[in-house]
Amino acid sequence: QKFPPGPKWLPILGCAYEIQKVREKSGYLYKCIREISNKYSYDGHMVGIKIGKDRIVLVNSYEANKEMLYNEDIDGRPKGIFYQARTWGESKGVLVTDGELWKEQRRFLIKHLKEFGFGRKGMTEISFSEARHLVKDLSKATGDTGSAEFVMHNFFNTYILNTLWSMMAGIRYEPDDPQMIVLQKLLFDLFAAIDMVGCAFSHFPILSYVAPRASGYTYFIATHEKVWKFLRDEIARHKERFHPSNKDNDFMDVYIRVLNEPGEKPTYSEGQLVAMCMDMFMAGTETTAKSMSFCFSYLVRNQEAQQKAQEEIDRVVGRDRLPTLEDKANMPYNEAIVHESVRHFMGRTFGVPHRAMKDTSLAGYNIPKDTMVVSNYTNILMDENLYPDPYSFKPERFISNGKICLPEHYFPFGLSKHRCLGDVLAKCNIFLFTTSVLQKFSVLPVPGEGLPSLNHVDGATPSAAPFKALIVNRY
Ligand code: HEM
Repeated sequence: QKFPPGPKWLPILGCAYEIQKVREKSGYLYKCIREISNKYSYDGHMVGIKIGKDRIVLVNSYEANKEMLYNEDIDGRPKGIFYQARTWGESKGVLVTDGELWKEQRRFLIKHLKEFGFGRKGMTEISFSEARHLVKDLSKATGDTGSAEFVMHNFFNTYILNTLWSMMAGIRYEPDDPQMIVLQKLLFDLFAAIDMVGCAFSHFPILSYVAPRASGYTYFIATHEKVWKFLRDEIARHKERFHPSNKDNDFMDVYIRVLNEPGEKPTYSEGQLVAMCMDMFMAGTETTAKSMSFCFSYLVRNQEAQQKAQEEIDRVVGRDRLPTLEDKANMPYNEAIVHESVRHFMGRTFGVPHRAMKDTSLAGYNIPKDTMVVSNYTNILMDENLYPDPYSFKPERFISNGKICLPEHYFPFGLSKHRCLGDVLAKCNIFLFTTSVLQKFSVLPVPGEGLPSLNHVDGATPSAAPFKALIVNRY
């Protein structure tokens, strides 16, 4: 009773059939949910669906999202095969956990990452250093001819990972590191095959037994096994060289020290360390890299925006040094590019799902215990009334009287207790990487190949469709 309105539920399937039909027609899950919302949600606040075993409420309006994100009864994270198979059938990590474990481990992670610069000056120095590598690598590749073609949709991945990984594990990788290339391809495919709210085997867990391959379960586990191995090998190397009198060089060292100390620490374990690294690896790289994929896909299409960014860079920074984060205060257009890129990314997907931990209510509707409750960012970030011409790339929408002006309804990193813990790093990376590239190079369509497509890759974290660009030296 008083569950949010939505399509009729059939036994076992729920409304999976109707959702699938609309999704096939519209091509993307976010468009499908918009259509379903328009049809069933009378007041615009939310729509309620059921797919297999999962009861899901998609929260559409700004008001209801704010109420939801501040409602402590909805502070849980979903449970079930999809959320636990990634961590050996247990709740581990910080991304999809709740309760004491999440609280204690999130606090520990943030506190100790700060020792290695996270959220502080040290972090901007790491990001600046990666931007320098990026420009150096591009200059080398463009060589004497001064130009070269690049596959762009995943171009920044390794540089982005390096900024996080130097704090987590004290390591940086070269973009052509074969292990990184394999891992990132695996993650890209995995994130394209699942949705923020799950996938076939999570809605119908029986499929993981009767049709493991067809339901995506085999691929899901195989990908995770490779990520676990990669992380466990690095943790093993850290453990080998660990000595209590050594200085801690990164987060893995700090965590291993805690594991070596005597006494009961129920939420700490080596598995938890692996899970946290995996969460940071996935949440930290995929999101920023894909925001940048949209950024450059649009900058290639929109040369006018690119020129405005370059004019500002030339005026404020000049050509004798790389841009720094301190320049941001004087570069509203380039800062606005960061916000517009994140808007295009989050505007095509959903927040990390929450779970009602007890029967509760939201915007006048009943939300029974264990319902999955998800922010539908499309409805806010792509709302024609809030962001006119929403599918265009218009950084100026975030500028008023020459200054950055972020409206209240712009919260792509969430709000309240589960708010993204990497927003400062993400914005710092996008700003420094974008300005450093545009200072030295122009990013053009590849002659004869046309503009990058406006279609994109759907999935838990959407990406611009794979595209190439011609990168040309400006000087
Ligand atoms: C453009 C980049 C990013 C976007 C748009 C983004 C967005 C989000 C959103 C919407 C949430 C969910 C908030 C909620 O559940 O209510 C979230 C959670 C999270 N993000 Fe990010 N994120 C980004 C980058 C990062 C980075 C760089 C890191 C790591 C350094 C990170 C780590 C996390 C973690 C660990 C959580 C779970 C927080 C919790 O439940 O306590 N994210 N992010």
